[in-house]
Amino acid sequence: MNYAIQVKNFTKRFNNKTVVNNVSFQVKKGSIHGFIGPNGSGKSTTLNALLGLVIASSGELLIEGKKVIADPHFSANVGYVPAEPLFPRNMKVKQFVEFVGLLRDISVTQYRQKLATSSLNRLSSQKCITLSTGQKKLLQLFAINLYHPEILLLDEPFNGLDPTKRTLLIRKIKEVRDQGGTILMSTHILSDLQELADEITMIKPTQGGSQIVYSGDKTADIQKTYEQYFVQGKESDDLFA
Ligand SMILES: Nc1ncnc2c1ncn2[C@@H]1O[C@H](COP(=O)(O)OP(=O)(O)OP(=O)(O)O)[C@@H](O)[C@H]1O
Repeated sequence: MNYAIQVKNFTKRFNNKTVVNNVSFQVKKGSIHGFIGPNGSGKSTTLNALLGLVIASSGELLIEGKKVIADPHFSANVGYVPAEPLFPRNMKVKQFVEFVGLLRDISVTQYRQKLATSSLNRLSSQKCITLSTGQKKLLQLFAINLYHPEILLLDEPFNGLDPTKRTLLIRKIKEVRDQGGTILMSTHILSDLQELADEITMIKPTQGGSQIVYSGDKTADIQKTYEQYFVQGKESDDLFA
């Protein structure tokens, strides 16, 4: 089997507290894979480990067969949109695009032309930190679209997007997959995954750190599967009771 992403026995401890415990799953090349779990279950931690931003306490993470830490080229083909994009305090939209262009070897003419025809162009002199949540997401997505990576790690990609942009992003994600790309995305919006995903992985917090409870083909009713694992069990709490 040709896997774009492999997570093998990944464990992460922060300050001696095990957050993710011995987690393993794979993402097939050319698929859309949904990563699902309650708040605080370790989805972002796992995505960050796949980017080398979080160092595994034990286990291995591989992108296209390369260990993410050992091989510095592992991220050349990876695009990432964080759940909450952060930017340097004074960086303007235009400068962010230039920065990505520089990092990814994109010609100045090419990214300037793309920015000029993008809806972000009117914001090009604005500081990134002053953008709305949705605009920050769009800027990150725009940057990815500049270099067309074959693997996308998307953390809550639809957060903050208006309905039109959301539809466009859904179309884009399908297009990337249909061209052979691979998408691993975390989301709490299960209806999106029902429409988009080929496979899903569900991660569940337990006392000794989160563990995978399901990984495989998308089920016929993801919402129902989720409820079986998380709502009817002890996961439901009285937060809003
Ligand atoms: N740098 C850190 N130091 C200490 N604890 C951390 C750190 N990063 C994450 N955690 C803890 O790890 C756990 C998992 O967090 P993570 O953000 O990965 O969850 P998540 O599944 O992405 O949650 P959500 O759906 O709410 O975004 C949380 O309990 C969080 O407090």
